[in-house]
Amino acid sequence: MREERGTVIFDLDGTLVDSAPDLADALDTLLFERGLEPLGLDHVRGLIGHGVAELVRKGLAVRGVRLAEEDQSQAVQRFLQHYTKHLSRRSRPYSGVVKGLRELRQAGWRLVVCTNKLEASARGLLADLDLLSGFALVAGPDTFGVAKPDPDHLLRCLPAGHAAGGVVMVGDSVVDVRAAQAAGLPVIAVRWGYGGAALGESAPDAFAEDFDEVMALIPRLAAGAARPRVEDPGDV
Ligand SMILES: O=C(O)COP(=O)(O)O
Ligand SMILES: [Mg+2]
Repeated sequence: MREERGTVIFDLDGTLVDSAPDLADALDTLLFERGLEPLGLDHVRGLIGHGVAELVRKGLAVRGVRLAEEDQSQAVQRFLQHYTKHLSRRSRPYSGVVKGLRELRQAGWRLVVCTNKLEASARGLLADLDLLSGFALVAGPDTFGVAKPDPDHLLRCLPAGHAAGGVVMVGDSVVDVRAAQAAGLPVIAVRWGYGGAALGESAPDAFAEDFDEVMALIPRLAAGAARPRVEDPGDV
């Protein structure tokens, strides 16, 4: 087997897969059942990134509904019933992702997914899209009991005794950037996801406009990972 070159940790929703359409459909179905106006895709995009409980809480809050804890967890279960039926009806990998992941693996990178999506949903979605087998690990917030922005969520994805260098995080939200920075890992923020204005104000090591740019940045950032952070994050 080819010697491993290092680990690339990928966020899932908004980074590898445009999963917002199916998340929005499930959330809107939940709202409809409660007699509430649907939010629609554009609105739901901005609510993704903090896990399913937050998505449901925020979606209901937009419609003026605040639930007690027990009712909230029932609403989350109901959402998951809808969502797990249609994980991949409209969700698709972003342009360049399938080819890029294949090339990274061929070049010897160990690939993992670190997502605030529940592990079963993440695995189901990746399996439906024929991407699951390419990952050494899929870690949701329920996998190790920690969730981004907690840096441990990323650190638990690394092999024991990994070298300081050779690790890069790729994500679409400020949660990803914060987790990576707290873990001391270089981070690429992709601009095509759900990060919105907050992402633009975060200070990742680099921004990427498309997956080709991610591919070019990974070896550069991994090589520099053990060095002190650069002064100007835009000048990596
Ligand atoms: O489902 C979410 O809220 C976020 O998932 P992500 O961490 O893969 O972006
Ligand atoms: Mg994301």
